[in-house]
Amino acid sequence: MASTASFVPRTVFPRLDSIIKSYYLGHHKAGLTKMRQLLSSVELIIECRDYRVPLSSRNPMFEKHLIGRERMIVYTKRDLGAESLDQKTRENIRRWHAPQKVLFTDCKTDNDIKKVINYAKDIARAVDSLTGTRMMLTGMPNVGKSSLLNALRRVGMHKGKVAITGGQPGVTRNIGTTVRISSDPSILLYDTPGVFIPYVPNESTMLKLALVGCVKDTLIDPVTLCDYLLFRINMVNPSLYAAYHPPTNNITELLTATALQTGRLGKGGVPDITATAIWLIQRYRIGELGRFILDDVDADALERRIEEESKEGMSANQLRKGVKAERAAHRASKANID
Ligand SMILES: Nc1nc2c(ncn2[C@@H]2O[C@H](COP(=O)(O)OP(=O)(O)OP(=O)(O)O)[C@@H](O)[C@H]2O)c(=O)[nH]1
Repeated sequence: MASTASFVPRTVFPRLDSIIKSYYLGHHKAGLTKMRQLLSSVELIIECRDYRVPLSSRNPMFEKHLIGRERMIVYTKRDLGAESLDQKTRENIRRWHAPQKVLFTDCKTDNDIKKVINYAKDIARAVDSLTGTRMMLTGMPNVGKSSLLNALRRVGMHKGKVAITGGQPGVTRNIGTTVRISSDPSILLYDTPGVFIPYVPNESTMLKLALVGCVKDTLIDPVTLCDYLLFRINMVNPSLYAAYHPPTNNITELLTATALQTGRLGKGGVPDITATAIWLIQRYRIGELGRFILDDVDADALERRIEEESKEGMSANQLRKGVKAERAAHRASKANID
């Protein structure tokens, strides 16, 4: 066992081969089609991204298909990335999107929400519509769209919750009805279902999205996902799990020690490794195992990401084939395991 001072974290995550890279479902595609139909009736797109994965939770499909409308980018859950929310990082992210408006929010902080409302009101006043200005909330699954909608209504209208929120992706399925978030000027907002990327560029992006809850938990083995969390925590601060174990690169050691200490035991008192992995992941998701960003966020990071995407340059057909092949391989490997 290493002390924190002598501990050397892994620099490469070794278990990438088994990671599925697709989660583009029928209702994602249908949701995007409906959003395109609504586009002509909205004046502003409020695109939510999860602050802990500012690059990975960007969906290029929105930029490709929802064009011709002003866009504000709201980085949600800033409280969960608070340790990486320094001035420089914020400036870098703002520069990525200039001249588009960029805001960082915690849905429980009224001051953050007021900034979103004030910007939306400026747009609405400029449009000056007699019937009210319509806007659309978009984003990947589970990034916090409905929570933002509820917060906008709470702050803008002093009214209670209208949209159901939840820790798993796919909670919002309906699209087409609006919610009022301001009466003067009148602003109506469409909530929309989360839309995933058709083909995730690499396995580590998929692991990051799974860690923050953008994909269904059944898609990736919890022990592998927890190992990835350990890999990331070790790069930031291995003492974050000091309550359970000294710094380690061995996920089995950490899970066994944590299971014994927290009483997560199966038959015969055997540590329940899977249940403990799920528990640790949940703790990270609510900010109790560090509040740090998972993506690298330097000044050129977005530009590099877009370049990578254009190099991949896959046609829609190739994408569909890739997704199908991957799903089939995944089903086959699950059948073998079961
Ligand atoms: N700490 C924190 N948690 C948040 C914040 N915003 C949302 N959440 C949590 O994130 C989870 C997902 O939020 P939702 O608002 O349901 O996300 P969504 O994008 O509408 O989800 P789908 O409808 O499934 O696409 C919930 O558990 C929320 O409580 C935030 O600003 N801070």
